[in-house]
Amino acid sequence: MIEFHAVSKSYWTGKKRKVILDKASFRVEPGRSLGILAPNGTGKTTLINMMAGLEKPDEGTITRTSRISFPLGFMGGVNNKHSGTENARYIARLYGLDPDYVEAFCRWLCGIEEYFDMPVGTYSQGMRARFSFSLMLAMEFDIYLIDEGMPSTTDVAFNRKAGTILRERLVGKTVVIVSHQSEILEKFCQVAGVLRNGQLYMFDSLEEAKRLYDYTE
Ligand SMILES: Nc1ncnc2c1ncn2[C@@H]1O[C@H](COP(=O)(O)OP(=O)(O)OP(=O)(O)O)[C@@H](O)[C@H]1O
Repeated sequence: MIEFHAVSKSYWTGKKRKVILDKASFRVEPGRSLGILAPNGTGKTTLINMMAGLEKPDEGTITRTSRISFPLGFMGGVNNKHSGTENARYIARLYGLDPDYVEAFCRWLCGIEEYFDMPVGTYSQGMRARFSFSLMLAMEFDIYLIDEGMPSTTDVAFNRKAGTILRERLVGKTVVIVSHQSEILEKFCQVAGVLRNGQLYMFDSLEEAKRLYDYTE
């Protein structure tokens, strides 16, 4: 479970305070995937990062009691000086997983051949995206965090392969997706929210959330 209790977050832009969340309280329950609709620039990435524990709230508390993924596509934990192999094995150990399995799965899925044994700093943008995507899919979590703004790859075959595995991985799992497009949420979400002007409005169905989102967009 992820629980936000009276969480506030804002940034000072040098001119004004940009409010991302204002005393928001909600829960992500296991088995009830959540889709959050939010226009660009309203704080999708910040919200997902707070769920992942990568950013702290200014006020309030965030409680996590499940195995929660890092955001899909996140590269912050990857060391550029180390190879794909070294990073995969190190991250597997951090999460208490089998390094042999994580390395083998990641190597197979990302398909970057000999580059897997070269420093991540030598990878192209697309290779980096494939690597981080594969790394996440190699791991089992209870709740998967997906920011639609994740780097996507232009490799059609990889996208197809990774998309199939992502769907398999997500069966029976809980997903949180933040997006500015409702189509992306339709496949996964049981409950939905709309983030706007620092307020998070929660609904029991995506239909209801869409009505508010489309009305106020
Ligand atoms: N460290 C920071 N300092 C100041 N402003 C920030 C900081 N991080 C984010 N912001 C601002 O907060 C707002 C929300 O940022 P965030 O990246 O979470 O939004 P987003 O909805 O994911 O955006 P996009 O859809 O464009 O990717 C933006 O206006 C951004 O410029």
